[in-house]
Amino acid sequence: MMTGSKPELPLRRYVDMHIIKSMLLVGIAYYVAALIAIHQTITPEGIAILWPPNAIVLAAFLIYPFRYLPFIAAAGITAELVASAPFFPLWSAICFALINLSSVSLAAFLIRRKSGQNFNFDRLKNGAYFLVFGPFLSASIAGMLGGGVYVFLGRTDTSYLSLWQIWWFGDALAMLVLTPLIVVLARWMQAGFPHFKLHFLLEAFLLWLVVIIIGYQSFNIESSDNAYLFFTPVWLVFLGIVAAIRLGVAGASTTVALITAFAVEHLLRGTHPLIVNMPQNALLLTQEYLAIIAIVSIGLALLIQEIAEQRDELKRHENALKAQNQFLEERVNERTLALKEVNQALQHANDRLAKSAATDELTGIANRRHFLSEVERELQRLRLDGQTASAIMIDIDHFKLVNDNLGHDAGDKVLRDIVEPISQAIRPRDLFGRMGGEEFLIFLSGADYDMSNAVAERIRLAIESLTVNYREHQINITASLGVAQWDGNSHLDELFYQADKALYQAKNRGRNRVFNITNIESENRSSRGSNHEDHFELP
Ligand SMILES: Nc1nc2c(ncn2[C@@H]2O[C@H](COP(=O)(O)OP(=O)(O)OP(=O)(O)O)[C@@H](O)[C@H]2O)c(=O)[nH]1
Repeated sequence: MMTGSKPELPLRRYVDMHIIKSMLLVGIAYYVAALIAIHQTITPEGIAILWPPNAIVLAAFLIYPFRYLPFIAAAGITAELVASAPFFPLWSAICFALINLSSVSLAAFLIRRKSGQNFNFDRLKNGAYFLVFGPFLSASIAGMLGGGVYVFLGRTDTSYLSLWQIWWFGDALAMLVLTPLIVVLARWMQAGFPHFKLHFLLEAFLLWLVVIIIGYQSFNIESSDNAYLFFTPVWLVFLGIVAAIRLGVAGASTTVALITAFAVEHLLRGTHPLIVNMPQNALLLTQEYLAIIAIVSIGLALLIQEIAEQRDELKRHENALKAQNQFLEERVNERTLALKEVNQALQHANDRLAKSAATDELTGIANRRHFLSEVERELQRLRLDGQTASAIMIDIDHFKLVNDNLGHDAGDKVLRDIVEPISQAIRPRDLFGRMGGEEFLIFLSGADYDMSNAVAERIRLAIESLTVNYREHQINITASLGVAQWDGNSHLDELFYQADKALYQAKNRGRNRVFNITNIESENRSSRGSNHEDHFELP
């Protein structure tokens, strides 16, 4: 396919440069480590006290993706051959290379299978798998086979078992010291060095300075025999623990590596306390001593890291829970507020409903039911107080004519407009309601005969002088009013019956007049309007 980009080199299509880089890195590291081990850690029998190349390959096997591994193995084998060839016959060099690489491959396979593909020393479980499959299983198998090759080489009088053990411990020790260090640093680098703090480095340097001072004193028995009584290698165990607590897995591994370097160096120089006190077992005891420091320090660092991570996770959960609680609380508050608003709306609706249940829809004054219940309540109060009261029944005269001539809407307008002058003619505390049709009732508390007649007359006049404007029409109306005086005891039905009777009289006697049932004579006084013609004017 033609593209505008640079043509791809044919080699690149088949070779991944990252893999080449990893091969070079591992190959060179393996070779250098093998040379250092051969030159610096070989016992008089020719066996390395510490064999770091396997630790390096194991770290690479744990860090790199799966498809890199065969290439890294090839690089390791090549480096091993190049490093061993000058010292061993070719067949044995090949054997050593195959033993080392196959044992490390086995360890890497098992560790990755158990711990997942992105292995790191970040879980105690991962550390345990590493310890079992690496230093214990893979290194012991390598030692078993390697010891055999040594026996075949015939260069030493050391027993097969001792050879096996020395090889095993040398491999295992290097794995314990170097593999965690490389893996942790590589993963840290891959993540872009998060959580780096300068004081961490200062603390590390300070600790390592102490390790160097104590290491020099405790492994160098010639330097001061008296000092040995105080400076023993046991102190370094304590420093390994301090490194684990303060510096984590990487710091603990580095500290252990430093202690190991001192121990091996002084062992080979012959100044190590164990060489002086127990020469026949010095090598194995030193390896065991170092292995214990490594396992304790790195294991403790892992444990602390795991606890810290679990604490962080707990904190994260706690925060998430808090956030969720807050969210829930807010939701509850929102809901409560909404509920409050709904309740208020409901209350308003109820109020409106109660008001509309008590109100006459057309005129807006009290309807029959509400009016009667109010009067009932008022009568009870008046009975107790021994006060007087009266009722006025109002009926519009010839109202039917308005409806018939101008329509029902005109009648409604009259009914609405009549309310205002009537309300003006009474006191605010007087009860005023529409009984239905064109009939209204008024209840006057505390009103005696004269007063109720006066009010009724005031109402009659107000209605008489009212002009209702309806479209282009001006409507004038009159009303007849029946007044009844409450006897201080009777039921309201009786009172209104009397008022109705009086109204009937008012109608009968010519309309547009007030008639008081209690005194038939009052008719003469209150019928000033009786001269008026009953009239209905249409413009
Ligand atoms: N527009 C309107 N008319 C109503 C309403 N309620 C009752 N009416 C009418 O009021 C009229 C009452 O007529 P009538 O009982 O004969 O009384 P009237 O014509 O006023 O005659 P008198 O009372 O004898 O003077 C009827 O035509 C009813 O239809 C209402 O709410 N609106």
